Amino acid sequence: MTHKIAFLGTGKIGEALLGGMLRAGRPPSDLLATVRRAERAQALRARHGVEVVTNAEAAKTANTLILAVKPQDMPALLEELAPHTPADRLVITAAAGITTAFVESRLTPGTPVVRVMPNTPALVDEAMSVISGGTHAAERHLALAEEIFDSVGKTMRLPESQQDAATALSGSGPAYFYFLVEAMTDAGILLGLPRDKAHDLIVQAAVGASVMLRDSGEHPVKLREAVTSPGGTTISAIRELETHGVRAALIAAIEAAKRRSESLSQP
Ligand SMILES: NC(=O)C1=CN([C@@H]2O[C@H](COP(=O)(O)OP(=O)(O)OC[C@H]3O[C@@H](n4cnc5c(N)ncnc54)[C@H](O)[C@@H]3O)[C@@H](O)[C@H]2O)C=CC1
Ligand SMILES: O=C(O)[C@@H]1CCC=N1
Repeated sequence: MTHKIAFLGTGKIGEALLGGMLRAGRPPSDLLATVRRAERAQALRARHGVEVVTNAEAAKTANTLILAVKPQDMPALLEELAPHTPADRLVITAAAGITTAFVESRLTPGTPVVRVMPNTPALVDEAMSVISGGTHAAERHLALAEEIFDSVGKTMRLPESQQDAATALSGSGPAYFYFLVEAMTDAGILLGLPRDKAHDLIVQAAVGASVMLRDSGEHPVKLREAVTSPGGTTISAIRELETHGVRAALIAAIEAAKRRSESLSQP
């Protein structure tokens, strides 16, 4: 029997995940999407060939429901879903800060809920999806969530107590790298390089550094030391980064993201 997966709230992350699942070989007929606006429904049908239905139809038809609305829209969505969602559905919530307890308390008692924090590199099959089970999530539910999210990159299981930290580091993580690239491009402009050349230089430095971080097995400090020649250019830059508190700023920024994630389940 086919296992149908529905995306409830198919915005940026929902569409990134849906596209990845299609690339991984799931037929469009196994996927359903829900949206708020008719133009969005039309665009999803045209781009991916998936059926767009109402939230109630998705809950009645699909075996797994992936909730991908904004945290602020989650209470209204759960209220709408509750009367139509039998307790044998696997409910996966991908919203920042929304706990499995928050979802469980609004659905039929006993419903298995899994919390997953993916990130947008799902668009290029390089996501990291952090997975935690709720009260009624058995090993088979976690394995199913892993199988679904493996199709868009890597997965990692963590206890739910660490999900807000994972959201701050990994869910939001790509944004920090884009921010760094923006700032470095500005530096290139200041130094007189054309914007497109500066961009290409930085992106290739980022790709090269990422592959070395992933594949060399070396500690980041070792990799940085190998770039930092005595009396050279890199150490002049590092001194400025330390003087301007960039390390402390990153730690404070990520701590703020975690606090924001924690606050999103509060009424
Ligand atoms: N953008 C990202 O990098 C990541 C986002 N998330 C989480 O995913 C969720 C969605 O984020 P985005 O995709 O960035 O936002 P988005 O605004 O692009 O997508 C949300 C979509 O849900 C739709 N929607 C809202 N209420 C609905 C309802 N009742 N029925 C049907 N559709 C409804 C909206 O029209 C919108 O298209 C958030 O909870 C966020 O925390 C998680 C990981 C990464
Ligand atoms: O900024 C946000 O709230 C979402 C969750 C993680 C990435 N984007």
